[in-house]
Amino acid sequence: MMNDWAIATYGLTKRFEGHIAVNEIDLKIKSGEVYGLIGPNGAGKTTLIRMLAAAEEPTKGEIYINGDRLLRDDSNPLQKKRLGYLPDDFPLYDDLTVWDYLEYFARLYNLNPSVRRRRLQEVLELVQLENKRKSIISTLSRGMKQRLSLARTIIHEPILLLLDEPVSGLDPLARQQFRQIIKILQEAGMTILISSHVLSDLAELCTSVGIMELGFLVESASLSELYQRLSRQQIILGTLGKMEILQQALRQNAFVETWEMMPERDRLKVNFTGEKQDCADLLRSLILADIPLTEFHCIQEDLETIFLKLGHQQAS
Ligand SMILES: Nc1ncnc2c1ncn2[C@@H]1O[C@H](COP(=O)(O)OP(=O)(O)OP(=O)(O)O)[C@@H](O)[C@H]1O
Repeated sequence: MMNDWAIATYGLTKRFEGHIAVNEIDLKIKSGEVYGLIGPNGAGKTTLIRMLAAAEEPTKGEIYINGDRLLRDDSNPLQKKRLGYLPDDFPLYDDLTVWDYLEYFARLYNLNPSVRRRRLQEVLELVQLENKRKSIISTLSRGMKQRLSLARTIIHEPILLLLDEPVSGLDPLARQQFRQIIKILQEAGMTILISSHVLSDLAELCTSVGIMELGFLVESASLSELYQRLSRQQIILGTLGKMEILQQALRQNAFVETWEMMPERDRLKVNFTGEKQDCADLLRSLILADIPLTEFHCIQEDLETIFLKLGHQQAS
């Protein structure tokens, strides 16, 4: 059912003068998800988001927002109210105060005066700019300006947010502040699509991830599914004894695939195909073999590694 999806596209395509920027994309995003759209420069992320925000006319294909067809005419004004779009080149009016800037947009959305006041206070609190309400925008830091842009994007209480590279150019602290705000918005029930070419920005935030390459959506899945499908179990092992003896014992375990020596030379990173019980069995067997272990630590390959593998698969 189309209604189950906050966003659903069918064969969505954008062609610019013979060049295809977005190619036959069937994107599905459930309500309440934080969906990370990842891809290198020029992959088509901005073009896709602009079409979802009704800022760009698709060459072909259809877009449904909460089950309603998105068209770039005035046939469905409710849809505009449901959407909040933060473009990558966000415009700010440097000479205005923070309050006047937000009020200007609240008026554009026809919020009546009492709602406007309440809403301005709410969003300023959310983006932690209450104490800057009288400041001129040109005096704000880049991180504050980006939070102000986000405040403007949600002033009309949309239920779907489209954020195009919102953290690019921000320092680690500003990125973290931005992520915290996104988490609050998700908890409030918003569906959020957020693009980046920096995976680590998204790994902590997203519930699902899509990867774009050369206009195609080459992967789209929940994070848990990706972990399950692609992330290998690894075990870090340390010993006080001879490495060869540990390696000999590892060779006898059917779930040990390969290993690599860690830089400290007294530790190994083992690629392991078994389940939790098999890890426990390996640990028991090493102890029974009298190997003086200093460390036995199970980890999962992180998202960065998974995506590098995926990129490699796509390229090969
Ligand atoms: N208005 C336009 N006219 C012609 N070509 C365009 C236009 N907009 C985008 N393109 C081209 O479409 C392709 C996809 O661009 P897009 O900006 O959507 O990618 P992106 O993944 O957002 O990249 P980035 O990470 O650099 O922002 C690029 O080759 C770009 O040059």
